[in-house]
Amino acid sequence: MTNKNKLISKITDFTTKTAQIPGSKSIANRALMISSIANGVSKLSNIPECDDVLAFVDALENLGIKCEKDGDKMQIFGNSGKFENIKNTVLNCKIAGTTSRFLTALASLCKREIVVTGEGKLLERPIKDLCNALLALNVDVKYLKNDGCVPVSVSSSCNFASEVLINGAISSQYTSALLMIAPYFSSGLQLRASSPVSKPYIDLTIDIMGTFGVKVENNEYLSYNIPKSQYTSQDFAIEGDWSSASYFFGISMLTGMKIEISGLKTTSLQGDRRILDIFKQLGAKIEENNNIISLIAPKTIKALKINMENMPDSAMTIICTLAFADGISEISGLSTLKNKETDRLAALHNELQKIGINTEVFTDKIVIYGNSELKLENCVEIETYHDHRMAMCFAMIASRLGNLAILDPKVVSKSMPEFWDICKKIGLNFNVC
Ligand SMILES: O=C(O)C1=C[C@@H](OP(=O)(O)O)[C@@H](O)[C@H](O)C1
Ligand SMILES: C=C(OP(=O)(O)O)C(=O)O
Repeated sequence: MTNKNKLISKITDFTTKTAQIPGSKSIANRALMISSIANGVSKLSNIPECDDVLAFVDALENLGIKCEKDGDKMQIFGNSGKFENIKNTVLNCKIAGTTSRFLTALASLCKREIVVTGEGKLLERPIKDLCNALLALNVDVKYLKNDGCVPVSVSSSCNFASEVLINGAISSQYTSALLMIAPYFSSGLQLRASSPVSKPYIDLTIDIMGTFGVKVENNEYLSYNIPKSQYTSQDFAIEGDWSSASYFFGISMLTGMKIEISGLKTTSLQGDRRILDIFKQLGAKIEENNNIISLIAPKTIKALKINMENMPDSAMTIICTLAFADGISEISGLSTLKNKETDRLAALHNELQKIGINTEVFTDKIVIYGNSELKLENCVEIETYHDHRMAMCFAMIASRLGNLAILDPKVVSKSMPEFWDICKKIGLNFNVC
């Protein structure tokens, strides 16, 4: 993929299009982690080829896990939790939060000093609460650069305590990481969690653990009982990514074009599946036929007040849609967005302002002054802040307004390298500039 800036003009061909959504990176990373310590060989299919998943596979190979790739399928040769063939003790997670949090936990099963590191903004994203919990579990964790961030060194003799408290307010990824390694503790784990956020991601973790044979008791996301156990290898198909799909539903919403979207599971536990309910509240109709989903846009987009704490990733898609609503909207529950690839509310505020949309940003919410009549006469450059979701959100806006030059478009490879190809297929016109 080239990284020339993309100048996007608005959609002019409104015939029905199709879009196939790639596999979920959240599900893929959980399936990879669990398969790596399962008994036997797991066969994963529909694995997305995005940077965050590639970094995970690379790290597993460094830890001596055999991962045999065949197209979008992969065989993972589980080691039953015994890391006896470690090749490289430094794991580079690039800019992937989930990958780094999960691997920091996995490193504590390795009985060798492992360094978990990364690049760019990841070196500033918080991991302290997870490390504090690991320290309380008798794992030795040291910060090698910035306090509370990767790179961290993790050493453990696997003499784990049997209970621990995790602060769940900053990220659910810490809880997911601990849940997935806990079956390998000699007494299992009683995990208590305070102020949990992004809960659907915890449901996803517990569900996939269950598929691989470990049943977790979840007491209202405030405590979990994880038995001592072993995962059993599985044949496991990764379902399509609802966060990735949100941009294509958004394009339908903003342009009126019908896109038949496939690859998604309508009963998915992914929290971002709820994006359809929100689009309905904004006035859209949803059609579902043989696992193909399409959004029929309303004439005017209704303003909305909603809490999206359970859907942090698709909150940006909704904010950018509400920029064109008839009225003032407010989205709350967004305190975690400052700890993502960039400070997302600040980034959205800056770039929406450039196109004439006003927003007010608070610590955990954003107020959006929608403008359903907005047009752009001149080209505006949009910064993407090394954030895939900024590029995808503004491509969505460009499908309606045209005249947007998206800078550093390659950022989409973090979760969906196919993004620009799919855009082209559904009729988005862009030139490199
Ligand atoms: O567990 C996961 O797969 C994820 C959890 C969420 O993070 P937080 O729990 O930090 O909100 C989400 O933003 C991220 O993209 C993926
Ligand atoms: C926040 C995200 O991912 P991560 O935390 O895994 O970097 C994301 O994909 O939007």
